[in-house]
Amino acid sequence: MTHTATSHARVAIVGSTGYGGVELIRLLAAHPQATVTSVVSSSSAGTLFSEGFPHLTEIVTDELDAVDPELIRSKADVVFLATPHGVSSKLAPQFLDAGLKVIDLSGDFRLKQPETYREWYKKDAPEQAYLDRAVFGMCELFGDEVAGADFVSNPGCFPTATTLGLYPAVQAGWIDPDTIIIDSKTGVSGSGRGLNLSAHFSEVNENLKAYKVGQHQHTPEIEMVLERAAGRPVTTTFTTHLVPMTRGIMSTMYATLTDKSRSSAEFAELYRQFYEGRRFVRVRPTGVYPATKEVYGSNYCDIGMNVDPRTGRITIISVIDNLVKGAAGQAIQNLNLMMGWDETLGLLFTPVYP
Ligand SMILES: NC(=O)C1=CN([C@@H]2O[C@H](COP(=O)(O)OP(=O)(O)OC[C@H]3O[C@@H](n4cnc5c(N)ncnc54)[C@H](OP(=O)(O)O)[C@@H]3O)[C@@H](O)[C@H]2O)C=CC1
Ligand SMILES: CC(=O)N[C@@H](CCC(=O)OP(=O)(O)O)C(=O)O
Repeated sequence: MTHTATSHARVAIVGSTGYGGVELIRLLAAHPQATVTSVVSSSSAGTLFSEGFPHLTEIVTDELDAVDPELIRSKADVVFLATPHGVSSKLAPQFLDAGLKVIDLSGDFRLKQPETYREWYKKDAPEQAYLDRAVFGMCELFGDEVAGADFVSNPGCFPTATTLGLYPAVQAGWIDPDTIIIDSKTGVSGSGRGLNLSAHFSEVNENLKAYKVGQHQHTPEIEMVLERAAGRPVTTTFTTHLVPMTRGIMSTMYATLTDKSRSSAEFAELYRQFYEGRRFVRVRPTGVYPATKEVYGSNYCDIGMNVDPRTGRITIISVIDNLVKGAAGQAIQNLNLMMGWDETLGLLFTPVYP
């Protein structure tokens, strides 16, 4: 595809009042080549954005726009859809048809087979033509496919942490893909800003619970990526847990080595070479394992690993901030790639610590 880089983008955010939307606003405020020109709401159009979000006083001075593709086309070149599953599937075609570039944060366009989407999301799938048109934007793995695209489907939060942690070892044939077990934990902001009982303080505080066991909608997305690494279909066991923190995902992955003589140091070197030049993936030295706080508020994915010669298995630990690398940060990384810009533009900030 031929592609000419433009130096600036006017950006609209649909779902701007949700956690993903507000995080996009925070990150884009510091982006040197993108400006948010429209914040959009289906329920509060005409009200002042900062009334609902006082921390953005004097930062976002606009009123919320209605979900009107023609209006938004007059103000913006690119639209981020930070909208729920089942909403993006209806909105994305309208915005594409109006001539906007679209980056969708939902799961609606990630899976390419409509029947797989229906099975895991329990919703009607988007039209096949739009599923085919949406480029799956896992930047460090398939970023080359994003350059010049007009429609990007941003990966899920768990698939981002998980597949960045597994891909190099699966692709190299160093672990047996049929033995992979993924144990993931997430902070509560992963379930969005809307009220729901399972995110209620008293349900989450001092609690740890598994959810969607055997049914998580990210399972086929993880398997889709691992299939590309393995060159054949892969099935995995994937379990998610809700932990009492606001942000953060940790995926702890277990797999059997194909050659039991390989060491932790050899794996770490494989990963370092694989991610060489990719600023947002940091591979830890052997014996050092990442914690969610070490990527808090940042676009980093940090990975550590340990080979246990006793069992012949590896443990891989991968952490991200679900709202940044797992959502808004990777979406902006995709914007950068789409526009032909350096993928790190506006994203090289340090994690918040402590
Ligand atoms: N939270 C996270 O960590 C991650 C989220 N995602 C995905 O990103 C998307 C947004 O998630 P998140 O921000 O957490 O969700 P929220 O529930 O916090 O926000 C979603 C927003 O969508 C808007 N919305 C709802 N219905 C419609 C509609 N019919 N038309 C237009 N807008 C609508 C709402 O705003 P209003 O009423 O003002 O229109 C709402 O604020 C989801 O698809 C989610 O799965 C992906 C990765 C991680
Ligand atoms: C805590 C919590 O409920 N997390 C959500 C994360 C999914 C998400 O945010 O949506 P995407 O599918 O678009 O990535 C979940 O597990 O379903």
